[in-house]
Amino acid sequence: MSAGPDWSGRTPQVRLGPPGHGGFCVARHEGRVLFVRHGLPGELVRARVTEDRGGSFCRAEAIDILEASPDRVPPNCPVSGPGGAGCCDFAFATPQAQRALKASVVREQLRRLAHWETDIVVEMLPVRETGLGSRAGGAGRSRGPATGSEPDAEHRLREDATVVVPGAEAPEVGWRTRVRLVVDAEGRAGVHRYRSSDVITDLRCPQPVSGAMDGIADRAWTPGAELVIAVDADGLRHIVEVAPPAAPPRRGGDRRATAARRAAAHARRAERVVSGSGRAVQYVAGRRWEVSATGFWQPHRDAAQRYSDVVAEWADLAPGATAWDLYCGAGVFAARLAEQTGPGGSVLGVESARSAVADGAAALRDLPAVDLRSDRVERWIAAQDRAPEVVVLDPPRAGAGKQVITPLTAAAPARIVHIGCDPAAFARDVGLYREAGYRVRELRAFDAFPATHHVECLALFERA
Ligand SMILES: C[S@@+](CC[C@H](N)C(=O)[O-])C[C@H]1O[C@@H](n2cnc3c(N)ncnc32)[C@H](O)[C@@H]1O
Repeated sequence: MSAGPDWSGRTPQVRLGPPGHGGFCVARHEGRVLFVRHGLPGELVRARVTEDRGGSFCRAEAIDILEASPDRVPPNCPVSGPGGAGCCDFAFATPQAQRALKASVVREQLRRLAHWETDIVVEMLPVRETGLGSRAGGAGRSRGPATGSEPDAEHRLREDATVVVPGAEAPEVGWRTRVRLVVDAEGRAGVHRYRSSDVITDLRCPQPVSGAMDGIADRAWTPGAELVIAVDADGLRHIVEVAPPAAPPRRGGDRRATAARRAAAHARRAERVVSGSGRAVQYVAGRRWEVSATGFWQPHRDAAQRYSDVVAEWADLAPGATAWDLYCGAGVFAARLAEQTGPGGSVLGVESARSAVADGAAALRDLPAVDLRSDRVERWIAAQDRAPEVVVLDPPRAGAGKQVITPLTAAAPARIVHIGCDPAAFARDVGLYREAGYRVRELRAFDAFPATHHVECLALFERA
């Protein structure tokens, strides 16, 4: 701990070192570490300290670039610069440089947390021009029938079909099909300022697919609510307003007060469909899903298709085989696994969100091998006594952890496909597999969140 004065507001001149996990570069000044946002490795910057909690490091942001990196470009997100939102961490770096930064972070996390030195290439996802009114979707998918509700004039499908540009550089804009906004006390939609509860009502972040944000700033929303905007693969926009959380119960440090606050935070909130049907149509590998617009779907328009292709290639199940799809959502991977096992196989999917299980069961009803269950993975896995041949798991950002990986590896499946969007949690989980006697046979990383510090990693493990 630093016993010295609070550095908040200081503006030291520093040379930026390597990127750290979380969208910043590491610098040193007078014996302390600074985590500096809005800069690139090697740059000389004047940094303003934004947070000093007295520990070994301070948070800062680069406010003057004194010597710029050759990887620097004019930022394409006007909302996320110094003092701005946390949406885009690297909107001022070339796409190639962004991928190199992410590769460096994944490599470092694997070295530190999994004690494994390896080289990483972060791959771009295919370029595809999609957006409101375009008929977007996965490669080779079939076009689905109309949704239950007719699109209005603003949202009617246009005839400009998806354009795939082979070999082109990944777009750093217009990739996000799901957006979650907050509503301020005046009823304006926006995003949080970085590490703050302030709401910034400038909606010009370039991540959403084209048309997703049209008209959102012109309307008054319910103060304290959240807005979910989903542009589905048929080009229909769904806007759902999620009611403000119930007033938090009384303050206090005792266990009952803490439990009551936690229950209030997780309580179901009313949803009001403002536009579209609230049921998003998605396609992966020619199969059609209809899922809740507020439920989970991979946000990058091409991610579900790409990951499911990798999962199918690595799983390589024989007819009649058994597999698990843990944290299965609506069963995107379960579908690919069941196509391989055929009706004589068994694919068990486990997912905590009941609505996702129901949506998945409906989409996969023609696959008799599939059985999707609503449960918590850590509870479900502890009750299993038979090992499948292949396990696919795609946990939330915090990773699977010991509670899941210990019983999973004890069951000794021949192959495990693990997917993780947080490099630190992913690296921790890789370390657990390695300790349990599995080795990494394949590792791929995808730039599924351009301009942000997030990166999706997929690994195939085999028993050593
Ligand atoms: C990253 S998503 C993956 C979903 C799915 N594989 C897909 O690609 O669409 C993680 C999923 O895990 C679910 N989940 C989170 N914690 C869970 C738990 N403890 N047990 C079961 N499911 C959980 C979430 O509801 C979410 O659907």
